[in-house]
Amino acid sequence: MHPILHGKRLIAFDLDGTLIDSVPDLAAALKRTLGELELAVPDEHQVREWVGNGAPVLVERALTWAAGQPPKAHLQARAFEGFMQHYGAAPNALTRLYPKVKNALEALHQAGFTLVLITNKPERFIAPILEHFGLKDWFALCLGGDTLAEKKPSPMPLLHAADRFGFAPHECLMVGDSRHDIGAGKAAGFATLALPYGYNHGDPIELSQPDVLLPTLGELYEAASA
Ligand SMILES: O=C(O)COP(=O)(O)O
Ligand SMILES: [Mg+2]
Repeated sequence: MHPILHGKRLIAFDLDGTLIDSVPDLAAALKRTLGELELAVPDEHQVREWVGNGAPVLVERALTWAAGQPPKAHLQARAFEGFMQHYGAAPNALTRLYPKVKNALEALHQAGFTLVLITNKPERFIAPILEHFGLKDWFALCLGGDTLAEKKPSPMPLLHAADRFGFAPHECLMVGDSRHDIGAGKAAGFATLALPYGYNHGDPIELSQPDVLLPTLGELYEAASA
């Protein structure tokens, strides 16, 4: 077993950039939204660097890029509504699971870990995506960016999850792709595990100094079944 799993009872997973490559669908929804507002349309590569702080900030970053200045409240509200509608209509059209995700979740669940999902994505999108990929049953709890008063990098959702199942922070591990996951994990007193293939605003995740960096979830899966 990988040393990071020793003494752990709960594993909290990030969603976007950790379990799923969701940027193609996020970018498609943003493109439609900005196109309808007759603004410049970003490419997928640009959108990849904007993901991580939830949907309102994603929309705000896109509008700021398109108009060269932060959006006024009414434009932000209109664009946010459009984005939520377009993304909600097709959250799984182009989204793909990263390698070994299913095997890892299954193995960790069978090894007795409590698995929870803590994403900054709006809560309403979580179930349709997890159901589409057949992942929903592995998670004992799912928290979105708008479920509680604070989202990652706040430790609040992580501490909420630990408390719900009666585990101390040192019995918990946060697994994610961005500085917000590692920051929230450290602030909560969780151990932290980073994956390098997701979205971290263009920076290497090593800069956040996670306890462990693994190339894919396959290594955690092998650790769980070993
Ligand atoms: O919606 C976002 O901005 C990022 O979502 P995540 O927390 O699952 O990476
Ligand atoms: Mg992420």
